[in-house]
Amino acid sequence: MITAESLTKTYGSTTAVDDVSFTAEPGRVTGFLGPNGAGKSTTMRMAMGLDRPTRGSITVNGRRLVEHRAPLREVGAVLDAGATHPGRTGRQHLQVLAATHGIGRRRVDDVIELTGMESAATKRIAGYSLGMNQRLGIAAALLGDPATLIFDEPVNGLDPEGVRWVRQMVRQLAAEGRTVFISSHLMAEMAQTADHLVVLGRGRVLADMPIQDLIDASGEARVLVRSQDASTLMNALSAQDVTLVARDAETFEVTGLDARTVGRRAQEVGAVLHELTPLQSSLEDSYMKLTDHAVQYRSGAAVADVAPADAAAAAPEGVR
Ligand SMILES: Nc1ncnc2c1ncn2[C@@H]1O[C@H](COP(=O)(O)OP(=O)(O)OP(=O)(O)O)[C@@H](O)[C@H]1O
Repeated sequence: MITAESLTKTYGSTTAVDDVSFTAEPGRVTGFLGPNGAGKSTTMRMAMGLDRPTRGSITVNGRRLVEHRAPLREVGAVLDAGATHPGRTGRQHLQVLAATHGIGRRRVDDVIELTGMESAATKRIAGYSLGMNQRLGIAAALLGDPATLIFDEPVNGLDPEGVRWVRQMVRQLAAEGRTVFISSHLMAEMAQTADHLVVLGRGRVLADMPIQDLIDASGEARVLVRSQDASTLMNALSAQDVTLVARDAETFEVTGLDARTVGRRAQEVGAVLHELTPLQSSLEDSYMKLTDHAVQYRSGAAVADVAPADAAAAAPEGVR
């Protein structure tokens, strides 16, 4: 379990992480999303004890990492896949790491097998592809058999096969009951990988909720309607906050009303319906809306630290 409480980090006049609180729980994949510079890497570095918080705390299983006697057995991290000695083989790299942390050689064989590195393990790291480097990073993170794993952008630059492999590995690690905390820019990838999301924008938590709730809450209601009386119904639905887009003579899409409201209105005006289908917003849509809102309310210096009343009132539970 990872717990951040009022975590804050400033570098000179830059506030990289601003009063951030969240929990990444065991048995699930917690996705850590946010635009460039949102503060994801800084948060992860503080979790690993590589940077000190200016205020607040981030703990792994209730303690700061430096307070654990055997940190590698508590948490494994892939923060920078390139941080290896290129002249060594993958197996040598893992053996050195294991030896310096009192971990037996058998575990090195185990993690090589777990990450499918058998054939590459005897080759020099200098010749590794990006995907093989990523596997080596994950193998190193798993050496201490830790209950908590932190992966910073683990699929960046990987080919589709590599992306799929990381996704399956991450899901499996959570299924084993581990805490998996993973950052990414890739919304579609997170939608397939994470159970829960923490979204950062300019150092602040914008949302902290199950992935499905984020899609439901932030996505605007959209409904596909097919009716032989399409133009009558479109006239009846027309309002200031409603967008109507015709697809053909009988079919149109409504944004801003839910299916129940459209159905009731159709009955009132006597329009015969052939289809009434709620359309799900994609995670990408929800994410863009959330981060866009953050940028807007931060752009005015006078309201920099105050969420506007209408945004606060409209925010669903978990969206801050
Ligand atoms: N060592 C540092 N010194 C000064 N500023 C820093 C330092 N590390 C990070 N920052 C600043 O803190 C902010 C957050 O950076 P961070 O790398 O944590 O964001 P990120 O969400 O990981 O972004 P990206 O996805 O681009 O890696 C940025 O404005 C960055 O320039």
